[in-house]
Amino acid sequence: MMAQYFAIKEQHKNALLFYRLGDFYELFYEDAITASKALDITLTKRGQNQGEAIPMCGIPFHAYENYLSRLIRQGYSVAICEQMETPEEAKKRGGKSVVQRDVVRVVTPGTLTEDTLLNAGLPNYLCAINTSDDQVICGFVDISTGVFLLETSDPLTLDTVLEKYSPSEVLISESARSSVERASYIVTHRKKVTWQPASRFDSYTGHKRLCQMYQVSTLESFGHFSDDEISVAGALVDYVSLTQKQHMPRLSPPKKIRSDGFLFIDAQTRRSLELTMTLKGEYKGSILSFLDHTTNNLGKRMLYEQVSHPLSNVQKINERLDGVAFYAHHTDVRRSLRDLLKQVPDIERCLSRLSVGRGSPRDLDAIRNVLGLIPEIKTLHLRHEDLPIILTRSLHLLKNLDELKDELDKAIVESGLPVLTRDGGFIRLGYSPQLDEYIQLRDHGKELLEQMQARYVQETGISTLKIKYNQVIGYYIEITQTHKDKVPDWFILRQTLVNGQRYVTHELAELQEKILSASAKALEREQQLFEELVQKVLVDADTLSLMAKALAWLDVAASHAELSKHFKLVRPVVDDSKAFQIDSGRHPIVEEALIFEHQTFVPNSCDLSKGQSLWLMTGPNMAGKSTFLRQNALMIVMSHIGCFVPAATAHIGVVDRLFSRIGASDDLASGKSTFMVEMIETAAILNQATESSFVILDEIGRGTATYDGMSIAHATVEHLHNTNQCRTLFATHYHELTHLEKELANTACYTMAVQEWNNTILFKHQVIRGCADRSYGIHVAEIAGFPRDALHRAESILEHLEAKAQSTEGQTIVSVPKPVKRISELDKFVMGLNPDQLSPKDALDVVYKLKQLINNGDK
Ligand SMILES: Nc1ncnc2c1ncn2[C@@H]1O[C@H](COP(=O)(O)OP(=O)(O)OP(=O)(O)O)[C@@H](O)[C@H]1O
Repeated sequence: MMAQYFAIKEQHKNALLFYRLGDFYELFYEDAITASKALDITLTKRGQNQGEAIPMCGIPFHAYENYLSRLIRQGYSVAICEQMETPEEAKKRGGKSVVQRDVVRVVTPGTLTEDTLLNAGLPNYLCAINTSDDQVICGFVDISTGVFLLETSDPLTLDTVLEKYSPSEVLISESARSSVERASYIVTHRKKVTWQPASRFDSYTGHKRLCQMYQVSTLESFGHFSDDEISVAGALVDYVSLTQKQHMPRLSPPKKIRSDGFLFIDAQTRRSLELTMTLKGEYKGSILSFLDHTTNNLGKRMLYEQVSHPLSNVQKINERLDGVAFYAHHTDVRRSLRDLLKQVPDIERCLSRLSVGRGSPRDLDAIRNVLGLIPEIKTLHLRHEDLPIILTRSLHLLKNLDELKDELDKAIVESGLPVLTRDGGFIRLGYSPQLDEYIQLRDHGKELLEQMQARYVQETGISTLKIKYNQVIGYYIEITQTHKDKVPDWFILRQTLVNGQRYVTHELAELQEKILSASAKALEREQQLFEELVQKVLVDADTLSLMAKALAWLDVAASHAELSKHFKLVRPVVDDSKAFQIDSGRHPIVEEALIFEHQTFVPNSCDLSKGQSLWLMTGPNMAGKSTFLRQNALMIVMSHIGCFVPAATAHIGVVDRLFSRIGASDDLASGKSTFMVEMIETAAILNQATESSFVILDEIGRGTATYDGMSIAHATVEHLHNTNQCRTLFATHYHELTHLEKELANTACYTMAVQEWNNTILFKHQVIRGCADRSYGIHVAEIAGFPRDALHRAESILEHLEAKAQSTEGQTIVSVPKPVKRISELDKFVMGLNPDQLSPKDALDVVYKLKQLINNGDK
């Protein structure tokens, strides 16, 4: 058996091998050591190989999914090796024959189909990468939904593409190694990457594979694909077929994604704006989680796609906004639609499971249920004449598929459907006469035997005739000695006893055969019927898949409308201008948090029209600069996905690239310091931003010496203003830069209003025209709980530096004189005490004196 194990393991070196032994999947050697640690299960030993004990651990077959999902989540791949015959069948081939085994599937993070292993609201992409000249070709396949995409980038923007799709598994051609291995995503997600031999990316073989899969002689009908794109698509299909073995999933034809229709958001901006997850890697708190008011998983995943890929096409954005406006206006339709959509199951994933042979009766039920909801969803909209085109298009994709619905209705029981096909009991009575017969025999065999017994009594005239059962002869007819003579000649004698005789008949033997095998036959027939129904569903798979998309569109549009009611959002005017005029904008997430603390959010306007397209913002710490920057970036993202925005009015000229650099982060994994990262990111902005771009920058240059930082910030502002000429919000603590307002025509200075009152500072969170003269950093340090002496020291250094700055330049902090320590009354009193000489009464007096000194304010 171990020889068989080694042979199979040799074929699956990169996966943990689940080797089926009876009711367990066993793992051996290194696999056992790895899995026992990863799953926290006992590592045991089994026999010996060349004198060495074999490490082993086992996973019960019935509960394997839980263990499997834990391994997959930790980034492992698992090869599932099943017994392909029973031990009895093996024995027939010879006493010592080993049961035949084979790997039926390799489960990898990028090729999952099970709900238990997948995140319902996110796509699950497998990615393949190859390079050609100075281009990087990326392919993405989600086998749980059938999506198949191709996108080409240059090596510099590879990170942006990968961050956008966030694949669970990445296959890279060895020949592309030198061009892509330093990409940040690849470095940070090393565990997800496998390097593949370049031969796997051969375009000739790829073309053949794709044609074979889609059963076409040429790929022309799907669009024009270059050899490089075909090589990547072919490598993906090859890997999917290697992991899925005999069951190839249903994949849509590959679709080329052109980056020019979408708002370009680089990897860093994506992270910094916390588009789909927070900087801590959590969903909660991200823009996606704020926007998500969808009712089902189809909508959830569509929303994720929209947030990851905001548009940059004015017409398409407005079409989406029209859809949202319709549902925002027609509250009754929105509510009824959302009630219906809540009941829509995840048919995309059901279809995928059915296509790879991992479906269950519940998946068929899900398809039936969706088909049942379609007429109602359509009727809801039909009486409205003001339906926007985007909704008409979606509704047009919703087909009734009456024939399929009727078939499923006739075939599948209404409730109590089993999770697994092998449990049976899901086909309706009356659907298949043959199945009904097996069920009748299985469930009512006793009655049939009683009927036969009654008939035999009548036919023979033997009132005591009985049909009985034992292990040796099975069912038999028992006749007592007294009636021996009445036994008809077609009764076949099987046994003679003292008191009577046992007979069988051909009819009884047949019935026995039927009764005993009825259960297995019923199950087998149900499986057959299930397969037939699956094939019927798969005939309509393309239509159903488009319906799933349409339902997702409707759900997302209604979700945006719901959100706009909830957070008082308005429809932005989006056009081809360079406008950015926001009246009373808000940051809804900060606003919600403030409401929770019974505080109010102060709305702020922003106008980057001509003449002031670059706002230079100064202001104290904690006054709300970052919030203001973020809320305007949020406004761009929301408007470009076709969502209303948090403002009183908004006019936004379409943006081609959005850049945001807020807060510092380092990239230790690729050996870059915080300042280095900041400079790389700023350089990328200066090199890439166009007149139609939008840039927000916060505190550029603060990670280095003051003058270096200030010079970099100064040069950055000039470059953005003179060369890039994009709309920019630039927040800085270098108040010295505000003089640029006079030098750069399109620059305007804004600051955050502060009120000094009674020795304290009140942040009004209001953006006003002007420049800040102070940062109030020490005030913030005080609020943060700085030790009192350190705070005093900071104050005196500041006073000293400010005085110096007014006379000479260039004094360093080190030369600031140390303050002379002031000896207080309290200090003097405590220093004069000698505790060893105090009586109890004296000690009490000391306490009173201390209290008095403190009350007098002498500290
Ligand atoms: N418009 C607003 N209305 C009410 N409160 C606000 C507003 N903007 C910000 N705040 C509050 O002020 C806090 C600080 O805001 P923010 O981080 O934007 O300040 P900042 O000026 O960027 O500070 P720093 O320069 O220290 O990064 C927020 O957490 C929020 O509680």
